Amino acid sequence: MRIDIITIFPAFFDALDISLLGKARQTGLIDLQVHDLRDHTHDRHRTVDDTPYGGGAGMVMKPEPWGDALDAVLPQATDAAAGPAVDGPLVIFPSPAGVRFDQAMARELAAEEHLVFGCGRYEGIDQRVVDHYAARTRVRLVSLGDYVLNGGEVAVMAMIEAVGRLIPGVVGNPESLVEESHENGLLEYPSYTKPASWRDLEVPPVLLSGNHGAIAAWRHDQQLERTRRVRPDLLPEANAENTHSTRG
Ligand SMILES: CN1CCCC[C@@H]1Cn1ccc2ccc(-c3n[nH]c(N)c3C#N)cc21
Repeated sequence: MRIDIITIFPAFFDALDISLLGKARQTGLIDLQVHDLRDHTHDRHRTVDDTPYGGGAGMVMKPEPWGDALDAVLPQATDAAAGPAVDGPLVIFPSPAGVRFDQAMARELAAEEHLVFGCGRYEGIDQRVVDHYAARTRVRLVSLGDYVLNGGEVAVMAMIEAVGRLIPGVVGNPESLVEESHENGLLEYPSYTKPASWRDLEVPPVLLSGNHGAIAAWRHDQQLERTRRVRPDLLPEANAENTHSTRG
């Protein structure tokens, strides 16, 4: 998978040089490039923002640097008359106005060949940038959650981690991806390791029994109990009436 990130804070993504994603980059599983939006400005001050039309507080990101930066990472821009290219890169702009990111979306994105992330800052990116590229390629506004961040970088970091770990070969033991929170729609079961007794707290005896059927049943019961207690909205019966798609 190829991933391009456009941001005014490229150093934010230095953390992608370490751990599993860093190894995936070194081995070529993921070709990830971080681009400084300011490299696509042409004034002495490398200006990326300006005051909003219509007034209001804050600044808006100028369209010209974004156009130059996105043109540099996207294949030759197709003619808008031809309509959005269905087989090209997927461009994702993190936004509080976006479709909520979740594990299902992470799985969808992990199947893409080329993702381009545009990290906004200030009050956001001039809307014409989104409109221009949405007429030429696939564009998604995606929200990390219902709270306000100062920009898109934290969201992109989270999305890249959630997507990257689903790419075959990135996580050593693919089995570990199966019984995770949200992977089967439920929260994950509690985990224990040695010692069997710690500060008078014991490991549940079933986990020491060697009875794999009983262990599997206990773990599934734990998933159901946790989900009922913490996230009842995830239970199948909670979504029975919600049969329509919520994807934007
Ligand atoms: C605060 N400031 C004025 C109000 C509008 C947002 C703006 C800041 N800001 C600029 C670009 C940008 C991109 C994503 C997000 C974001 N916030 N919450 C999420 N779940 C996000 C995602 N994903 C925030 C951003």
